[in-house]
Amino acid sequence: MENLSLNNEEVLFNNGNSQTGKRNDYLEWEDYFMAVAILSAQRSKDPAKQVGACIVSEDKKIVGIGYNGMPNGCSDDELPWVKNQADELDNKFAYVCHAEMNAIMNKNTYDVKDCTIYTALFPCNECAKLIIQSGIRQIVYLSDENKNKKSILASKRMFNLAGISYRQFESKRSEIVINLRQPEAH
Ligand SMILES: O=c1[nH]c(=O)n([C@H]2C[C@H](O)[C@@H](COP(=O)(O)O)O2)cc1CO
Ligand SMILES: [Zn+2]
Repeated sequence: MENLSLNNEEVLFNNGNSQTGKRNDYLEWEDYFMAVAILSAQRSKDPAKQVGACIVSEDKKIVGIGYNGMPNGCSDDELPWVKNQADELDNKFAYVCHAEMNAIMNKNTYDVKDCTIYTALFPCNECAKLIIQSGIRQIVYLSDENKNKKSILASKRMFNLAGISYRQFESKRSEIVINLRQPEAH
């Protein structure tokens, strides 16, 4: 309502629609969903890699969010976060739950059939199995940095066989700034 007091030219400049005053720099759906995944990754305690995932239904509702972390009830101060120990039991990989797994397990709907998962990293083969079995049909990923790893090749093999589509995220934006301070009073 505030903008209706501006003249038409100002309204057009600020909002792109001189008739209704609607803003035009609002977040696109895809940017919104990927940003939720990336924000969620900031909750991860993993010093080397923070991964987030966001599951979205066909009608564009967020139905699950997750990040990589230790299983519920397992203190993340007691399990290891390192990956360079000789004994497998002293490395994080034996324990950490991946972001995609957590997003699926945290779902707030009966199932995630026909949903899309937005994820910061291309899913590993273990998550690929979960994704396929859960009924998710589409993957939008930010980074393909592990693309030459066997685990990712196995994921793609399974996705191709199961008819699950995957594509890399693209956006006109390079960043979204979140201001946690109170806006200045006008
Ligand atoms: O798809 C994934 N999703 C996911 O949450 N992860 C997590 C597990 C580990 O905490 C971390 C990988 O650690 P690192 O980069 O040190 O190998 O990222 C790793 C992958 C690998 O593709
Ligand atoms: Zn995984």
